[in-house]
Order: sequence, then C-alpha cells, then structure tokens
Amino acid sequence: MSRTAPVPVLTIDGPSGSGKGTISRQVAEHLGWRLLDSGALYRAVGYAAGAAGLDLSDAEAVTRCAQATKIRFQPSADGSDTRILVNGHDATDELRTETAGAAASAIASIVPVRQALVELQLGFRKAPGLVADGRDMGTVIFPDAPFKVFLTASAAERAKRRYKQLKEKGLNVTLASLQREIEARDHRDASRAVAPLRPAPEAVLVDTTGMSIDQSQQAIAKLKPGAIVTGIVVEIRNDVVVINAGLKSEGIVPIEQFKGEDGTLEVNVGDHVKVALEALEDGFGETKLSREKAKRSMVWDDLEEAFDKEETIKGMISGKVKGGFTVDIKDVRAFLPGSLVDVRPVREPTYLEGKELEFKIIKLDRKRNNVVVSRRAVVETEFSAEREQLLERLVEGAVIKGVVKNLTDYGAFVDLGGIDGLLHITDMAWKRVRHPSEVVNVGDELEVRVLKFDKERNRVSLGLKQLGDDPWVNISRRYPVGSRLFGKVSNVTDYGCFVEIEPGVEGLVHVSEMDWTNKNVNPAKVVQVGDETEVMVLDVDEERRRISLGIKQTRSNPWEAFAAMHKKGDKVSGQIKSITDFGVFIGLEGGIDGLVHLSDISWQMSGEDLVRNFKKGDEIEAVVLAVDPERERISLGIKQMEQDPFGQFMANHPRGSVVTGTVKEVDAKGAVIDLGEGVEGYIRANDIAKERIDDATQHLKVGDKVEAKFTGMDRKGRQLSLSIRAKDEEDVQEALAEYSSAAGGTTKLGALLKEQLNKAERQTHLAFADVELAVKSVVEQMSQALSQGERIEVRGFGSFALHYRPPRMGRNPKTGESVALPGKHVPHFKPGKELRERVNQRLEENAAG
Ligand SMILES: Nc1ncnc2c1ncn2[C@@H]1O[C@H](COP(=O)(O)OP(=O)(O)OP(=O)(O)O)[C@@H](O)[C@H]1O
Ligand SMILES: Nc1ccn([C@H]2C[C@H](O)[C@@H](COP(=O)(O)O)O2)c(=O)n1
Repeated sequence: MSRTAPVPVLTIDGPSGSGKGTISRQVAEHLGWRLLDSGALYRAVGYAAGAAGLDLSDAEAVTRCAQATKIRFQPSADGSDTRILVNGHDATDELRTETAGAAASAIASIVPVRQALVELQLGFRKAPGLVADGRDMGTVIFPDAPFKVFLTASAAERAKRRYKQLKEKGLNVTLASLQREIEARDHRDASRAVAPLRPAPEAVLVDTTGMSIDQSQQAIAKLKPGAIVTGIVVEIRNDVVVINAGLKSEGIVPIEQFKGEDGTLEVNVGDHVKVALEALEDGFGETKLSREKAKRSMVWDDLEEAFDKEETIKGMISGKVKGGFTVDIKDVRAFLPGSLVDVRPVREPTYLEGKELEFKIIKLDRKRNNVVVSRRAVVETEFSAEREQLLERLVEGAVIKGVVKNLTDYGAFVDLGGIDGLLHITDMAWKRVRHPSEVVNVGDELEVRVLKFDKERNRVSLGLKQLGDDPWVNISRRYPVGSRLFGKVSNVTDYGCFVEIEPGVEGLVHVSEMDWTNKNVNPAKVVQVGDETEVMVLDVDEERRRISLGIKQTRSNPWEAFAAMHKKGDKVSGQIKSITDFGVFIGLEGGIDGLVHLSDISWQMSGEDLVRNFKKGDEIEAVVLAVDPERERISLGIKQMEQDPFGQFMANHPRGSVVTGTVKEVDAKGAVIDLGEGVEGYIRANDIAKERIDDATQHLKVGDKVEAKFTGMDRKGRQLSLSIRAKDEEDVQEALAEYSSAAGGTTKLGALLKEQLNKAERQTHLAFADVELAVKSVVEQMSQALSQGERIEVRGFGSFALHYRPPRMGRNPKTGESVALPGKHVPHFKPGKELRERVNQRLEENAAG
C-alpha cells in the first residue's frame, strides 16, 4: 500500500456492553476486513497477571507480564468463533467474564502496560482494512483512521445486555451487580490519566439504547467507507456541492459528479440525494462524500440482489475485450465471455451493441470489482418459450419478423426469436447483390418470407425479395427478342457488362456483343458503371433468369452496310491489314476486313508464292466475291480482276472433245501438253495407247503434236486430263458402229476377227498375247452382240442367237414331280447349209464303213 493510500481503519470505541464487539465483528465480516478486539488484549494481560499471582497494582510486575504474555487469536475448530490463547492456553471463556473485564480495566491504567500493547495493536492494520474495537482506538492507536465511531448505550441497557449474555452462558449474576460493575468500569476507564475512554472529536456518536443488534449494525454500516447515505443538498458552490447527510459535519462532493453527460447540473438546493461516504470528518472539518461511488454502490446493491434472487439485470454491450465483451450495467462494467453471448458462438455482436439487453449474473465479487454476466442464460430461458411460439409460425410462405444478427459474404443471419434463419444473398433482392451489406445491416429489423424450414436440421431459409413481385415473370413478353431499350450499366466485368433494364432485372451484354469490329474489346473502354446505354434484347431465358443484350446491335452493322452498297463482282480497294497462312485481309470502309484467299490471288500462279511479295499497308484492288453479313464475312479476289483463261478454254472445248496440243514436258509417268492460251493438259502413260505402256518417253517426246480426248480435270481443276487411248477407242467404236449399222443387226464374227488382227498387225512384233487379246476382244463383242439380241453368223456353218423360252411346266428328273420352270434366254445354234452337208457326208461315211 502506498503512503498516499494507507490501509483504512474503522475505529469503534465505547464503554463496556455498548455492543462494540458484536457490531465490529459484523462490520469486519461484511467488509472483509481484519478485526482487532483490543479489550481482549487487556483482558489477556489481566488474566495472565492473575494467573501468575501478581498484584494488579504492581505496575512493574504487570508491565513485565504484559511484555512477556503471548496472546494469539485463532479460529475455533468449527470456524464459528475466534479463540483467544494466552501463553498457549485457550482462555476465551475466562476472558469474557466481568471479573476479567474488571482486571483488564485495572491494568489498563498502567502506562507501560498500554505501551507494551501498542505495537501489537498497530500490527493488525493490514489490507484491505481494519475494524478496531476498544477504548482508545480512534484517539490514540489509530488517530488517522478515516472512519471513527463512538458507540454507546445507557448503563442500564448495557447491564441488561451483559446479564442476558452471561445468563446464556450459564453464569450466576445479578442485574444490579452487573450495572454497578459496568458503571464502576466506565468511571475507571474514563477517568484514568492515560488514553481515557472518550470519543475522538471527529467520531460519529451512535447511541444504541433501545436498538436491536441489526439496527445498531445498520447505524454503523451507514458510516463505514463506501456506505450510502441520503443527504440534502444545502449549497451549490462553483466547484462542490455541499450535502448534509446527518453526519458530524456537512460533506462535500465535486460538482462534476452531479453533472450529466451534456454538462448540465442535475441537482438543486434542497434535493435529496444519495452519496457514498469516502471519509468522515478528518480533523480538518471536512467530510468527503462521493456521488459517483454512491451510484456505483447502488448498482452493486442491485447486482447483489439480482445475483441472490437469480434475477436478470439490464445492460449494454459496450466493447470487445480478450475472450469476450464488456457490458455496461449503469456505472459498473461487467465481463461477458464470448461463449456466453448467445446460444451459438458469436464473433461479431454488433447487432447487439447499443441495445438494452437482459443478462444474468453468473459471478459477482464486489471487493474485486468483478461481475461476469451471461446473455446466453437469458436467451436459453427465453429460447424454449419463444421457440415454441416461433415453430408454430415457421411454415413455408409465412411472413415473419426478425433482426439481422450477423453478415457473411453469402448472406445474413436473422434472429427470428429463438431460431436464426439464413437470408441468402441471392434471396435478398431480385437484382444482383454483390454483398449482403448492400441490402441489410446488422441490427436491422426485417420482415422476411420463410422459404424453407428443415425441422430436423433446424435450418430456416428466408427470402426478402420474395415479399415483392417477381420481375422475371412474363419477362419475355415485356422484352421480346429484338426490342430496343435503354438501361443503366450496373457492373462492368472482363467478359462484358450488366445492364439493369428495370429494378431487379439485369441483362448481360457479352463482350462480343459490344462492338461490331472488335469482339474482344475491353468492356471498360465501351461503358462505365452508371452509364445509360441503349441495348437490344438478344435472348431471354425466363427459367434461368438470364437476358442477353447487345449494344452493337443498336448501332449500324458495317457488314450489312457493305452488303447494301456492294454486290458480287464490284471492285473495291483497301490496304492490307494482315497476311495469314490462308490469305490476305484487306481493310474496307466501316472498319471491317475482307479476305482474299490464297487461291484467289492468281489464275495461273500459286497464291503461296505470290503472297510473299505482299506487305502490310499495300493498297490492293480486288473484286467482291461474296458478302455474308450474318457470318460477318466478305470474300474478295484479286485474280478475278482478269478473265479466267481456263474457263475460256473450257467454254470452247467441252469435256469429251478431242483437243490438240504440243508435248511440253514428258517423263516415264506421262506428258504435259500445252494446249495454248495458258491452258495445259496431262496424258498419263497408260492413256497413251490401249496396250500397256510403262514409260511414256518411249512414245512421246517434247515438241510432238498430239491429238487426245479431254476426259476430265485434276483435283485442282486447273489441268485437263487427256487420253490418246480413249480417242483411239472412240475411233474403233465409231468404226464398229458404222459396220454394225451396215450389217443390219448381224455381227460378222470374221469381220471382227479381221479387225482385231489388223490392229495387232500394226504393232512391230505380233505376239501370242496380242492374238489372245484380239480373240478375247472378239469374244467380248460377240457376247455383247448376243446380249443385244443380235445374231452372229459363222459364214456357211450356221448362226448363233439367243432365244427366249417362256415359262412352262416341267418335271423334276429325280423325283418326277411336276415343277413350274421360269422363262429364260437360251443360246440357239442354227447349222448352215455347208455344215449340214459336211455332217451328213460324215454320217454317210460312218455308215459305210
Ligand atoms: N443494540 C445492540 N447492539 C449491540 N449489542 C447488543 C445490542 N442489544 C443487545 N446486545 C448484546 O449486548 C451484549 C454486549 O455486547 P458486546 O460484548 O458486543 O459489547 P462490548 O461493547 O463489546 O462490551 P465489552 O466492552 O465489555 O466487550 C452482547 O450479548 C450483544 O449481543
Ligand atoms: N482499547 C482498550 C480496550 C480495553 N481497555 C480496557 C478497559 C476495559 O474496561 C477493559 C476490557 O475491555 P472490553 O473487553 O470490555 O472492551 O480493557 C482499554 O483500556 N483500552
């Protein structure tokens, strides 16, 4: 304890039987202070001296005895009492007798005896405080004590009390003798020279005559430090308020303590106010009172009462501290552990701040200024009742009230009174909500619709937007595809922007729908949040609540504009924008590009080769080949600026016609034939002749003139396929046709053979294979003739023909059953006259010999 704050002492002096001992014990116990029963020390010395057979008037001997006597106070075994040990002997009961009192009174007038006990008494002054009971406590031993009481009662009253006390202990005494003894002791104690019995000048006199012990105790309690007394404001000075609290002197309170938060004075002269005693008159005529402490003390009284009665008290959460929160209960600050804020852990009790709430006190220690409260206990008790009521109302579709308790990124928890519900961010408003704080705040009272209640999991889903009409209903009727309207840009992202077309309805303008010419335009370069912009409805998906909008569609489409201004075949010009693997992009009016494909650069030369001569920025003239505004494509051609020589040639020489040309190149596989006008043809080796040719160079050489049939075009369509063989075969067919028509439907076998052999003879070496080929060819032609119903004559020997035999009934040769035979063509040989003669001749020869 520092010098400026000495251990407080409450001295209670007074004559024997006034009740000092009883009251001092109670006050000490109440305050938690130590107790000094100084009379017991004098009684112990008197007892020890008597026990030692000393003459109590022998000052020196008694002083020695006082110096040597060991006095100890110790609690009784059951803790209900304090036992006094004198030189190790429990002399408690002997010391309480009037004889011991008288002996004490006798030796108490010896100065050195008193001196011998001073140190011992001073040693009792220890924190937190001391209640000292005796005769000279306030005058001699603790003159600086801030609280001094002089307790008294009439001698008759005291005698009665003592009588009762001693009778209860079974001692045989008379009231009259006791009163005489008390009066004698009063006289002796009050008249001695040293430390006589008398009140300290600043002591408060309390006469307990006619008072019960409780009344006496209350009278003293009123005077202990911190006691609350009611006083009357007698004067208001500049700096202090003077209060008459019925004490020895008027008390003063700093004026600030009577001012409200706004600085106005809250009392007037004559008002009754409660104040706390800080110090009774300190010898300089000043009693210190405290209004603040009174207020606090009264709160503590309320707290104690609430704690004892297990009642709730009102307070306000005022801040956050380690492990919990502070709660202001009037002028007392309590601690609310984090775990006791609610039935569920609460990290952010903002929703409770600033509101008067009920708390339950779970721990109270006035001396240590420690109050611990629980809101959870209150909620839990309310919970079941409220919950029951709430459960009845919690049906899907119901509209109920709640208070926003907590916000998260995904929504808000709403206290419905016993149950928390989740108001998901997507159910807050029909419009897009980026954070719940855009719609609700902690502490807000809301009306919400119950969307879902899962009783088993105790989960409630709530909706706010569902209280209003759904703007998405019939939206496609209100915003048909193709309609144009104005909206407000509500958000800009990498992939486009959102445009609010009515409260709660936003559509997306995808980046590709922002600019006709730049599909990857930076959306932020086109629009800003808050811009009013015109949009076109491109698509409405009512089910998914999505509307696709376009900004570019409200502006002129450069492809359509181009298509309107140019038709196929028109000539345009522009600069090369870029050159790619597949062609060259030419910049056109309206900021759009047209493509010249590599194949459209030149009729004769390869585009791949030619494009190497082009560079970005070159001015190019080209022909419009195609315009497709829907696909945003414009095809251009450079070669189309001139006539196509190939096409020209084709017009003059249709497929199947015979063309003439000059061999330009030749190798084993074939020959390139220059047909003139920039047109070329190609003859493969096996198209040179009917016979197999492995090496074309053996038959053709550069510069040879050839005549060949135009049989087809190669893949690229820029080279004609030519065949000499096809031309020869055509010649033969023509000859045969001529011959057949001349023969009137009869194929002459000999003529055929002759033709084929003549042809074979044209070869340098007539081989067996050539003859075989010739015969095979004849047989083929014969069979073809037969199939066409022609007759084949073998001159003189007869003729072959196919006869049709109609369906008929026949017989199965094995079973003999009758079966239906289908009609069919059957070869028929009709022998000629020469053959018949020869056969008949041979038959005759055979018969003859
Ligand atoms: N109003 C009262 N105040 C205090 N004690 C009372 C009162 N009425 C009756 N008594 C009784 O008076 C008796 C004497 O009290 P107590 O011993 O406390 O007095 P005391 O002043 O300490 O006396 P002593 O100085 O002789 O020790 C006790 O039995 C106590 O219960
Ligand atoms: N401070 C004191 C205390 C006591 N005495 C004397 C005078 C008393 O008559 C006697 C017994 O006291 P009690 O126990 O009755 O309080 O002791 C004293 O002189 N000074």
